[in-house]
Amino acid sequence: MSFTLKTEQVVTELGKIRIVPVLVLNDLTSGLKMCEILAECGLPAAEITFRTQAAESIIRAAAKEFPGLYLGAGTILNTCDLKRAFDAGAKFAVAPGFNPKTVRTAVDSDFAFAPGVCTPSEVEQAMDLGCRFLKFFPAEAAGGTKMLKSIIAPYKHLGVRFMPTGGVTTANVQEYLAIKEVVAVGGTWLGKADDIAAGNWDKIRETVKQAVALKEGK
Ligand SMILES: O=C(O)C(=O)C[C@H](O)[C@H](O)COP(=O)(O)O
Repeated sequence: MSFTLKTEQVVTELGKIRIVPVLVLNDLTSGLKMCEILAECGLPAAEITFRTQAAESIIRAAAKEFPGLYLGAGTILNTCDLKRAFDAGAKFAVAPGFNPKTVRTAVDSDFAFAPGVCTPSEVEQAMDLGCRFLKFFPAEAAGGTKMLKSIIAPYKHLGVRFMPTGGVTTANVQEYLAIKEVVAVGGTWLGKADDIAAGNWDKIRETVKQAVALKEGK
């Protein structure tokens, strides 16, 4: 059993980027500004969550304006949003939970989709559908790296890969990245909704630069 080519490519790319900002964006202008900061600071990825009306149009515009950014869609809760994300130009999609219908559609259409899991049973259900690229969510609340390592152990030989999110911050990011099966981590700490709304771009820039240093082991 191996990843479909497209998912494998996405896993490889995210494995180079290592930290993916999870963004809740309310309007196109601030969305594009956030993308500009990520591109300029050398953190070329974002998961734009479908928690706002603006998400889809921001992905569409940012994919054109910042072709170097690896853009994904987050909070994809059904097959309709999955299709919207793909059509808008998202290279991958993720969800906080495990919805078999969405997973099946993504696998059938060869679109890289990482459903959220935090139990061995969910890992097995995902793998049964042909999906081995998974979100570990809510990472910290579910037991952090200790829990993740325990979950990985029985499935290591099957090539399962994880993207932990939920409570990941500068304080624990390196601990997660040290786990071989962790492709990348994600988090909202890299662009907090309040800071984006207030236009605190210098503060966001500093946080992003700090994350770049951390992923480089500094
Ligand atoms: O919405 C999704 O698709 C998700 O996978 C969940 C997000 O990754 C977390 O909500 C991020 O959690 P925090 O960084 O603790 O704020």
